[in-house]
Amino acid sequence: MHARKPLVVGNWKMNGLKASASEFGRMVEGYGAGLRHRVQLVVCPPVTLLSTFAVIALGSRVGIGAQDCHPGTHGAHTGDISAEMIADTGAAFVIVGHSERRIAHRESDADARGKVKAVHHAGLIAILCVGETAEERKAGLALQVIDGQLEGSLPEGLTGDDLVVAYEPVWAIGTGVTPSLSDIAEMHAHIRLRLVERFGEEGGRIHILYGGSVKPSNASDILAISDVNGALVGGASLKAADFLGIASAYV
Ligand SMILES: O=C(CO)COP(=O)(O)O
Repeated sequence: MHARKPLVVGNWKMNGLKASASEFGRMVEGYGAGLRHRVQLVVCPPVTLLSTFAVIALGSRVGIGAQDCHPGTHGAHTGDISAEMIADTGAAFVIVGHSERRIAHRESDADARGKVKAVHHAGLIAILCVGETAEERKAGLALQVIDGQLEGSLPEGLTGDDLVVAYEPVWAIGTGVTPSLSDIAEMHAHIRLRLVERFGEEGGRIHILYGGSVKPSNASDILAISDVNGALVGGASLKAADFLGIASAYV
């Protein structure tokens, strides 16, 4: 059994301006005692809004996270942001290895590993994304691909307490298509097995989130699957009503 509260994380991707603070404010307001007791909410806005959102979230227990970071601590890396800088804004989480970075920016497992390490050193929690493409699933390689990504992206010295894993099949992201409930269950059970092999008892407590076209209408079915300990939500996390609607699957 999973002892910790489930985790519902919103990934705003490249969306949101200062005016979006009011929508985030509505999420914070809607995170009342009923929800707070049952589920941990986290929102990952673009870096430009991290500090603003961290201030709005103060005292609410809504967590804040970033969507990526550089593996280094500082230096001549124009345009990049370190994990320490993210921590400095008040954020507690960093998404690492999202497929939109793995594919569009050609990031490898080794890149993800360096970033997870940096996040760990900055005292933050990494949300490591893994997921197969449609071709890989069709070829029957989904479990194998996820094994490779997990093995390649987890640095030495990491403890299970500093890690969240998000299973996001690439073909389910932004498409409205989701895997069958049994395929999600199979993959999450498989990831759980690998995490227990790697981290022992701690591996049994690591949150494994499902991501890819999660909406209020499918959230209760997906979030009821064993070893699905929450969701990583893209499009539907931009509107307070939808995001809170997904989290309400736990009420
Ligand atoms: O990539 C995702 C979250 O990181 C999922 O995006 P959608 O919820 O828009 O499919």
